[in-house]
Amino acid sequence: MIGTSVSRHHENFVQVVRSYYQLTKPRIIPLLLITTAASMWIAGEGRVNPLLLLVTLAGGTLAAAAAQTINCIYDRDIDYAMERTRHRPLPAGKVQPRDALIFAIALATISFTLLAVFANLLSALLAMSGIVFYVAIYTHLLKRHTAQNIVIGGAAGAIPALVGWAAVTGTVGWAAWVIFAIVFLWTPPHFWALALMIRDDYAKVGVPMLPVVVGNEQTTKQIWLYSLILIPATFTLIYPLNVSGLVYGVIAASLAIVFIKKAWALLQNPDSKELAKSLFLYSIIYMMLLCAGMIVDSLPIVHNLSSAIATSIQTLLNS
Ligand code: HEM
Ligand SMILES: CC(C)=CCC/C(C)=C/CC/C(C)=C/COP(=O)(O)OP(=O)(O)O
Repeated sequence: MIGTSVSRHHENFVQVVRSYYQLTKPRIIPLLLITTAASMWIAGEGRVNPLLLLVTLAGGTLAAAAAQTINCIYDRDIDYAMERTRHRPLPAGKVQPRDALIFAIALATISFTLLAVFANLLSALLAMSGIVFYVAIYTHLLKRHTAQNIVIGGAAGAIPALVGWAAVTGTVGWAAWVIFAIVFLWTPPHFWALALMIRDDYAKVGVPMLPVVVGNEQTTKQIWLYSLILIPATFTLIYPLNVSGLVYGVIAASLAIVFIKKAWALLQNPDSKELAKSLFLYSIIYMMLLCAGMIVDSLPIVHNLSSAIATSIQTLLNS
């Protein structure tokens, strides 16, 4: 009897923990952290204090988790109506909105304290501004009201790059704004590719995502346009900023070719859900590897080696 009741308690506990974990939309967070880490490595010129890295990534995780939890509370009505989101903890009735709000406030408070005490105030304030921007500007003001929702709202997802830079330097440098711009310009192709796949779901709940409002053809044109601006933006870290070198350049160029190919294929065939899915999945790999490229390139040994190679090539060309 007692054994059964203990194991039932244990099962309930595991389910509650799982529900709160799901509220934070955990699968998106690692990519946000990779952009933060890339920014930290470039800011630290290849050397980052491991403890500061840990604290900043933990603070970033908690802030993003708080933001997503509040988004889940706000959007629980449309989440209930959409196939993809119906099983989230709030629409499924597994967590009460009031408890979710307390959870989000706790996450945000710990995040702010962690960053303010162990990194600095600017990084803590930037993380909090990420939550406010995502909740107030994207979720409340834009998501249900304009087809440009994710263009402007996408700035929230770019803020972790600023948090990382601020944690290392106490300021926000030019390169941080470039990484911000890269994530900002990447977001429309990333999200609209997905929106092309699940357009009907958004239409059903009246969320004016671009494909719902202007159709597939116009959306793929916009994806193409943002892709064309994104690629040159990734190279500004090399010129004029000169914070990344040859290794990053080769990685960024290789990744760009595939991105452009996939965006072009979709432009030629706007109704293909398969091509849209392919671009969506690739957009995630693209951002992951691009940031990994920034990190590897910044490491002193790689940076010095690639500078030496670049100088030799230049000498060879001049002779
Ligand atoms: C306004 C901006 C954005 C919107 C509206 C958006 C929307 C979405 C949606 C709806 C999904 C599908 C998730 C699901 O099936 O539950 C998704 C997946 C994903 N997003 Fe975004 N996203 C945005 C920006 C970002 C940013 C800035 C990042 C990170 C840098 C990111 C990383 C990811 C990742 C890693 C996935 C795949 C998650 C999985 O494995 O299911 N997204 N996004
Ligand atoms: C520094 C800091 C805390 C920044 C916060 C950044 C953040 C949480 C970005 C998330 C972007 C994102 C995945 C939006 C999905 O929105 P959606 O509500 O349209 O997705 P859904 O349709 O799956 O609910």
